[in-house]
Amino acid sequence: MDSPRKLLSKSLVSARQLIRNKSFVRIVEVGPRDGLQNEPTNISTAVKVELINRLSETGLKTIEVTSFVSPKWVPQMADNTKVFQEINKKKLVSYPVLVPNLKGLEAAIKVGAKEIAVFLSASEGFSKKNINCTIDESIVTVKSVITKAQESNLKIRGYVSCIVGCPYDGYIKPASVAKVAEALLSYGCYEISLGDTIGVGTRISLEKMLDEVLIIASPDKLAIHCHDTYGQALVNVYTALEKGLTVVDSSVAGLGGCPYAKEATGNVATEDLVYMLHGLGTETGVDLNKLIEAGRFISDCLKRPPASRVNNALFSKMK
Ligand SMILES: CC(C)(COP(=O)([O-])OP(=O)([O-])OC[C@H]1O[C@@H](n2cnc3c(N)ncnc32)[C@H](O)[C@@H]1OP(=O)([O-])[O-])[C@@H](O)C(=O)NCCC(=O)NCCSC(=O)C[C@@](C)(O)CC(=O)[O-]
Repeated sequence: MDSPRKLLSKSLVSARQLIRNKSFVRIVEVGPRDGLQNEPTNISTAVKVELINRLSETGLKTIEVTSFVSPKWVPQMADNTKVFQEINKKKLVSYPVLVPNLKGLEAAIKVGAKEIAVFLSASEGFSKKNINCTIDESIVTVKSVITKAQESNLKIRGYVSCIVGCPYDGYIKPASVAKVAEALLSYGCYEISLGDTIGVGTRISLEKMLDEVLIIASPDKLAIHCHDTYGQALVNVYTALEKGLTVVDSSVAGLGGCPYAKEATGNVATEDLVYMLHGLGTETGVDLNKLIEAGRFISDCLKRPPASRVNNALFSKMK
């Protein structure tokens, strides 16, 4: 019988092999929505549009561009209609918008959105703070949004927030995550993005949560969405890849945070993610140089350096 050390080394070899065999990882760029929604100063529509147009030229195939939420709750996204109308839409790129309720859905349909993202929380505390209702109430709302969106033939992506920790409730049980993810899938979401909203996850907590969710969903139905508050995002993404997931959310220049999870910093930076994936021999279809330029553009507009190690390391070498 193999010793524990030998067993561990065998399992690590097979996990690495698994990642090497993944030829393509799809990146969902969430910078223009998740990234900018929390910015305290007003960002002009022109800047948002320019950012999205630049991102569209990088090879990214999915860019979440705005949200149709209440402007009273998230003022930064109040120009949602203008942003959606003014961006150059490339044929092979999807431009989903985040929608919390039927009012948001109606506005998204009116503007011509083809894909929406709905969201639920695995934690009661965050649900109440973020959308002013309990998880059960939000499930009813989201179900009605999905039903209506299906009638309009929209693609529907789902998010589950607070997959390992909540700013109000603390530790979140993996079973709570599986429960809401299962509901979203059963209503018709084509994919569920699992969000570590405040970035507290570690390799072990991510693994435990994923093991539970993978009982109710196959890896091709799941995406991972890691904020980098504690510097664990790339490790947590890697953990998800080992578990067989092939879709990762990220934010150019590491933009982001959530207005109702104050301690959260941005998502894993898209530049850092692409660098890691290309280093693993995994294709993304993304041009890293163009991505770095897009990250510089928005960081210059925000008057701060990018929260991307790769962007900071490579930008000066590109000149
Ligand atoms: C859900 C509500 C609307 C409930 O908010 P409420 O106050 O309970 O709802 P209400 O129905 O009483 O509406 C209040 C006002 O907002 C209006 N309203 C209502 N809905 C809309 C709409 N869709 N679009 C435009 N306006 C809307 C509505 O008409 C009314 O206007 P008034 O009559 O006072 O003039 C609110 O709480 C809300 O908009 N919350 C969104 C908060 C948010 O966007 N958070 C960030 C996104 S989630 C996230 O970032 C996590 C994620 C997805 O990235 C994954 C992760 O990281 O984990």
